[in-house]
Amino acid sequence: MVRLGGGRSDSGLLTLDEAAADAVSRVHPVAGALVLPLAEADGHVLVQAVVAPRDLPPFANSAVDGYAVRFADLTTGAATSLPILGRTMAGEAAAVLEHGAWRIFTGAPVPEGADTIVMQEDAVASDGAVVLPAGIRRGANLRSAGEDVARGQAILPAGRRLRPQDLGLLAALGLADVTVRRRPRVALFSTGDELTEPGQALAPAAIYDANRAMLRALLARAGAETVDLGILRDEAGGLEQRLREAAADCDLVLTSGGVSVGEADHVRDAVIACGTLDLWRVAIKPGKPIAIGRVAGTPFIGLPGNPVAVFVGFAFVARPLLARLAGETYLPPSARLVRLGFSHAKKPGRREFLRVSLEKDGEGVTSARRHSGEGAGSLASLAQSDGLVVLAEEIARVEAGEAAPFLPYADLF
Ligand SMILES: Nc1nc2c(c(=O)[nH]1)N[C@H]1C(S)=C(S)[C@@H](COP(=O)(O)OP(=O)(O)OC[C@H]3O[C@@H](n4cnc5c(N)ncnc54)[C@H](O)[C@@H]3O)O[C@H]1N2
Ligand code: MOO
Repeated sequence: MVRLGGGRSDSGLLTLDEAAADAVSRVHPVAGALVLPLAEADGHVLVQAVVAPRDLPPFANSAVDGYAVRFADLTTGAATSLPILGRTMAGEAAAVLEHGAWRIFTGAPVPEGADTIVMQEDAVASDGAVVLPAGIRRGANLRSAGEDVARGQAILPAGRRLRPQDLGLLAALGLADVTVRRRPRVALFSTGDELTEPGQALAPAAIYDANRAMLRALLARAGAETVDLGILRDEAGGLEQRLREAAADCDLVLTSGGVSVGEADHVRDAVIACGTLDLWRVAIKPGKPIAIGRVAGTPFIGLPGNPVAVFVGFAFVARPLLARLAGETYLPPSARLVRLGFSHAKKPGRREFLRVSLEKDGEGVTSARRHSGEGAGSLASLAQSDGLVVLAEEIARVEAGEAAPFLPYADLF
């Protein structure tokens, strides 16, 4: 596995690994389960392991169109001619085979007594008989009952976030619905006097609220149910009141903005006033001022206002924490190495995330090109790149041509 970092941080800040592990350890899976039809279950998390109620396949059947035979009826080392005694199509009841061959089609039940199927391309049929070649293997092309899944076997583990192929397996076993955990409810708001709802007129010095649109989509991909509480103004008393209300019926309160050191950055004070601030500032770039704690007993994550910091903080702190709340077995994304198409100097002690696109040169060698928008406020740099190059804490400089870990966005969410 490609190592992303884990070195020491500067100025006593927690590293990202320490901070994420600490944040995750403070929360527990939400209580409550519901039974969902398979059509609605994609992306939901299994509360318990699913045990197969029957064998799969439920009966021995043919893997090919051809002829079912008893292996014992075949001549060793020479072709065998056998009379064709009947035929079975998929969906028809199993027959009984005496001495001879039985015409059979893919998925049809194997006649009782037959133990081997010869593919029709390997056989020559004429006048009610078939000639089968030498060298047929005993048991060829026969799918035994229960060979894929045996009744009573645990087929999907508790904590599995259901994927399309899992739903296919449940359906194959005849299950019409599945018990999943209730999705975590997340109260979401943006903070800042400068923020305007997209679609409204923009006043001087105002900007549109970009973080909420991004976070709503990120939350949906993380399997959470979002309670969108809009924009909160930078006013300490109001913030505290709204945080308390949000905490009352949600499993997580998630905000962006107002967690730095500016005079209008009241979020941390509001959190302290109605709960606890367990952790503030992590040794990463961007995203350093992230705040983690509780408001009125409910877990709280305050992401910094800069959109790239929001994205990084969500990917590496909020995402694993949400997985824990959702009861999901979570594997952090694994990076792969890419060749850097640029050199870059950084401050040791912080893990740094660079937005890059992958490009192939004339010889087909892939390298990572850095986006020209470097600031933590550049949404274009996120939207116009393929993923993040991760530079570990201890690194001070990387040179063009070196290999570095890369995480495609598609693997993050
Ligand atoms: N003196 C210092 N200044 C700053 C520091 C610092 O350590 N010392 N840290 C910088 C870093 S790093 C970040 S990140 C920001 C984070 O600050 P806040 O969390 O308090 O965020 P704001 O000040 O509210 O906003 C920062 C920036 O982002 C824009 N923003 C905020 N919300 C949204 C939104 N919903 N959609 C789009 N853009 C948003 C906001 O207008 C600001 O431009 O602080 C640095 N400063
Ligand atoms: O950490 Mo700030 O998040 O660089 O923009």
